[in-house]
Amino acid sequence: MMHRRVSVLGATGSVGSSTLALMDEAERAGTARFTVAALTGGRNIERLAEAARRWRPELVVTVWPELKADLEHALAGTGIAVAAGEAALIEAALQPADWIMAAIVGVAGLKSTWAAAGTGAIVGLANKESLVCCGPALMARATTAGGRILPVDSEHSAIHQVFPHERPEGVRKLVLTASGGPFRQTPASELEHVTPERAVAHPNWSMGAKISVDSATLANKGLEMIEAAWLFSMPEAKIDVVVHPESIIHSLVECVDGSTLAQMGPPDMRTPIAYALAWPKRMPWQAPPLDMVSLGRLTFEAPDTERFPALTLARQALRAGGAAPAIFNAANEVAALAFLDRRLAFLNIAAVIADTLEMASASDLVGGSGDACEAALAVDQEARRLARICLDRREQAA
Ligand SMILES: NC(=O)C1=CN([C@@H]2O[C@H](COP(=O)(O)OP(=O)(O)OC[C@H]3O[C@@H](n4cnc5c(N)ncnc54)[C@H](OP(=O)(O)O)[C@@H]3O)[C@@H](O)[C@H]2O)C=CC1
Ligand SMILES: CC(=O)[C@@H](O)[C@H](O)COP(=O)(O)O
Ligand SMILES: [Mn+2]
Repeated sequence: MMHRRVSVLGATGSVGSSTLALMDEAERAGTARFTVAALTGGRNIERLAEAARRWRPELVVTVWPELKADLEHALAGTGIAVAAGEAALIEAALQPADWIMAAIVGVAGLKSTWAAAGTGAIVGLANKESLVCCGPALMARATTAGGRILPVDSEHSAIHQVFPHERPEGVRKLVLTASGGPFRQTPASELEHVTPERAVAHPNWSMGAKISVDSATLANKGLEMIEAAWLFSMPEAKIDVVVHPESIIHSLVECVDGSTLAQMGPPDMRTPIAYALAWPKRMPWQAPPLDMVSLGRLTFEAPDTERFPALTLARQALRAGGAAPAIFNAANEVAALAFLDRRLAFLNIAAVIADTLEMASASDLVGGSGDACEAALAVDQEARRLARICLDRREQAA
């Protein structure tokens, strides 16, 4: 029976909770056993404490020091070690474990993902922003430490499941599928006025707020293009995107001999999480089967880069290389959060990304000294400063 010693960074979020739910289901079914080294969360103390009571980790961390007392109170009498703050988050990532889920949202997850990658553990990577900002160095760090990064993002999991690693020269193209998001059919004139509530109502997936907005702008697919480039060592020209509104095919690999391989499944993150958790084996869970007859047909269309320019901006950033992907990511995070806070109109998310990339290229933004993680964080900080200037200008013009 599979026995894994696991840590979950971002245990209270959508991916983190699904990971723990899968582990719970497998233990109850008697198909796997898990020991939990560390759990981390943010503001959702109730959910973090509940997970800690179930899994009895050696360390449980909230990143927010002001919430430490609440967490201690919630776990009083359990004997579970509680800590808080950025340093404690790194401590959690460094707890000995053989599998670590990186499921913090945004570049806030970079330091802990970097720390996890240095331990030699398998890192199940949901936190795509870390890879976008620090890609080749993060991949190399995991390999050097004797571990590896396994994608959890559904598209990259799909590619990992069909990618013929032993013959990388046999691949002509990676094709990422995109649902098109909640505004796939919304006219351009209406996009100006869409609300955060509409933007986070993804047609197929249940996810956290930030990635849901990214799906709505197609910035998510842009981040995923960059993620695919780093994960699979593919140049930008060999990565395509096709809109597939049903989210049944999770991505495709086109080979030089005319074969195209696809991975399919209902849109449920528990499948890519289970794949990474059990790799190189497969773990059973009560996954709903794919009923092809009731699906009837699958449809595809080209992405509309006029209405969703963030996709093109990401492609340009990937092609430019250097600091550009990290700048794209920082500007997107600033703009997407401002949209969620109702301080920025939907269409201005892509506009702020474009303005920031332009301003940053004029100032020739580069990371400071230190390792690749520190350099990426320095770029991120400066890009955020520029993005906030661009944001203020767009807000004032509105
Ligand atoms: N949801 C999905 O289906 C998918 C998600 N992903 C990626 O996975 C990652 C997580 O997404 P998702 O689960 O949806 O996000 P959620 O918003 O649901 O969860 C985010 C997690 O990160 C924690 N967190 C938030 N801010 C910080 C911070 N500053 N420092 C440390 N921890 C923090 C949250 O804690 P708390 O809630 O307690 O405040 C929570 O545990 C993202 O990178 C996303 O792009 C990729 C593919 C699919
Ligand atoms: C589940 C997952 O992997 C998300 O990243 C998903 O891809 C979002 O859907 P979109 O295709 O709409 O971006
Ligand atoms: Mn995805």
